[in-house]
Amino acid sequence: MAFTEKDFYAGHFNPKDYLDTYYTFSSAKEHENGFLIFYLKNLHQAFILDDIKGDTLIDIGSGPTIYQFLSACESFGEIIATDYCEQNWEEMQRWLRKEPGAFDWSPVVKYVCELEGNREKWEEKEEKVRRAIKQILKCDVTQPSPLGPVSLPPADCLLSSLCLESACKDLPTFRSALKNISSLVKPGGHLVLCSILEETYYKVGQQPFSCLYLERASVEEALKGAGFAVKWLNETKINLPLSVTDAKAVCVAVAQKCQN
Ligand SMILES: C[S@@+](CC[C@H](N)C(=O)[O-])C[C@H]1O[C@@H](n2cnc3c(N)ncnc32)[C@H](O)[C@@H]1O
Repeated sequence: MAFTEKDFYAGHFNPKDYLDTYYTFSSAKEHENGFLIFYLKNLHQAFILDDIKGDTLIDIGSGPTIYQFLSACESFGEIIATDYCEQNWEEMQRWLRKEPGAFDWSPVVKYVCELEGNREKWEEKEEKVRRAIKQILKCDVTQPSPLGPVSLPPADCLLSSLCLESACKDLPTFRSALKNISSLVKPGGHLVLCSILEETYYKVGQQPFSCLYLERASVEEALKGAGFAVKWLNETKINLPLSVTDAKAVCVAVAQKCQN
């Protein structure tokens, strides 16, 4: 399908449809939740077991989701969320402010608390995430300065899930987007990148969006080309209905920005 660029996202990406389709968490939806469970376990591995920590973390292309912060908030006191689309900032704000109609993340939060060995602490975890998210900023990964005029001190860690393959029309653009975002992290700092593999489209409600077809090797090469050393990369097959997406696998890579 034709590439759906950032302004198409601004006009057509419906955060509520997106959350309902991909983040409604229940044991009855084990197949659909496969990618989310894999991401949550790998984020737990990175931020809790591997102890990636520091002061600030910038999340690139956050969309309306907060699952990616559930382990990270134990290791970073200051989290900056970013996205190209205003409707996604608003949806995230609704959850941060506990407004009526906010998405219910509690089943996902409970699952992560269980991974950490304390399912009972889920309300404390929600508050910790709310406290950690200090700003939501506009971001465009296709620009050399992705945060535009906003200048931040280089972060200790970058996180990004499912954004670059949505935002980039081809592999050269994907490689340069990785270089663009690498300017936001310190030398020696980490990048945790959650990607979807072998996908050409996904649907949000009835609206299809294009996805850059990625293979594990192209992710690894692009990371190296952008000046990162890959510490580990885990991949698993997924099984979502074709009515929603043709994705075949997902992966999580942990990489460290080289000193020079
Ligand atoms: C598939 S969603 C991923 C959202 C979330 N990170 C997740 O894990 O579910 C892709 C996100 O990329 C954002 N996006 C699209 N083009 C972008 C660009 N050029 N720069 C930054 N974000 C962009 C969209 O607004 C959308 O929120």
